[in-house]
Amino acid sequence: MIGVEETSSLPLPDAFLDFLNQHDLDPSIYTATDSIPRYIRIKPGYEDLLEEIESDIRCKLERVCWLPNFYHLQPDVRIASSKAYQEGKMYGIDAASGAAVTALDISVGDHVLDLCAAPGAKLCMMLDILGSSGSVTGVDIAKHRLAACRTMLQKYSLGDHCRLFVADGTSFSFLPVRIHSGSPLQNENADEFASGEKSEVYREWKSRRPWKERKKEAIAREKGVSKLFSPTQEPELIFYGRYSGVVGMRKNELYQKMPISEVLQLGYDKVLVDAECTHDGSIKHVQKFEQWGWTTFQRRVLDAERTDDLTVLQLQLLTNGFRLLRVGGALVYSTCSLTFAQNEDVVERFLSENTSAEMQGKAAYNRPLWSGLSPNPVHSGSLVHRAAPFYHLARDF
Ligand SMILES: C[S@@+](CC[C@H](N)C(=O)[O-])C[C@H]1O[C@@H](n2cnc3c(N)ncnc32)[C@H](O)[C@@H]1O
Repeated sequence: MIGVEETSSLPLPDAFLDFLNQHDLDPSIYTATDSIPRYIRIKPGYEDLLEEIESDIRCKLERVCWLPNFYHLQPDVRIASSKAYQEGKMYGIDAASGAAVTALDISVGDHVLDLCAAPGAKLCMMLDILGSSGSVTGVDIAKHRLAACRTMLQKYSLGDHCRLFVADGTSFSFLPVRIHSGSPLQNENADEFASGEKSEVYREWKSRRPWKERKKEAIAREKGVSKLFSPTQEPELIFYGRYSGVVGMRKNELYQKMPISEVLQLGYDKVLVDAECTHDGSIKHVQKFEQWGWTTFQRRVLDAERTDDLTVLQLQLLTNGFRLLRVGGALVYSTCSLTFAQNEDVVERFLSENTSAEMQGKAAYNRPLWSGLSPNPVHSGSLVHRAAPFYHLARDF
């Protein structure tokens, strides 16, 4: 364990040093400011553009051998002005996020649930892997963050097989739509003129929302209704792609609750629970507080009550994500916190309460690694970028 005195010369507030000390974490990882590696992922099919991209961004890209399509680049290189970025052929995503998605082992045709999806880097990668098959359902409680995710899907033309719900992941309960006819309109004979919101048929999604919807939102804004989702609200579908299974359905079909027996057969093949956390493993995030102020950091990150509430939330998210998994399916639980409390402790508690769950492997900062990934997804050389521990669980029955 590293004592606070030993590290007092570091530009970190005492409260954070205490937090690190309490959780047996090494403060020196937060001082490697110049050397935090960055990564990009080139969309499958565009690998041949490598040389073109390199000359565009004037930087040699180093392939990450243990993560397909990932390349390492120098921290100071700007990619936003490059043609490949603007055309959506590559995007920035850290290697630890890539490792969590890779651990899901997504296969063609899988129906995937991303329970804490925004801002959506992992969701984009899932859709990239699925190509023109299966589906991804993204859920997040913060509408503005999920709206940013929708923008990203449109930018990268990845949304065809995706639907996005603003909802509480601890109670979300919609199953994937498993029947795909290959046609965007599954149910062309559905009665377009049926009256009442519940029986309206979903037509192709348009970025320009109907007048009725915009008016409802304007009224809510005027009344000062909170931007945050309330547990009593029903999930709000803010985007669906042509092949997400939604087009042609009626609202009451999409929103129907399924009995548990159905979930066991028809639940998701893969679930990612990338839970809300203290973000202490995201070095860049922590460094931002140098500008935002350490008082804000203390309030947002270190508040003991909030941290306790977080572990409750994490367990609830994990439990609900697992509930929606079909028998034989797999779930990855990940956070960007390095603490045992938000990782091992949550997973252990979950395993003790769910006998049908089996641990398949894990990767964690400074802890035994999941054997399926090598080298350590958290470290790149001797540098730590964004340590995101993850746990790979399977549903046996
Ligand atoms: C670590 S971020 C997810 C990052 C995301 N998976 C990605 O790759 O971009 C955690 C997210 O959980 C969301 N969140 C917090 N509480 C939630 C809840 N009860 N249900 C669903 N999402 C929640 C937050 O709004 C936040 O966007």
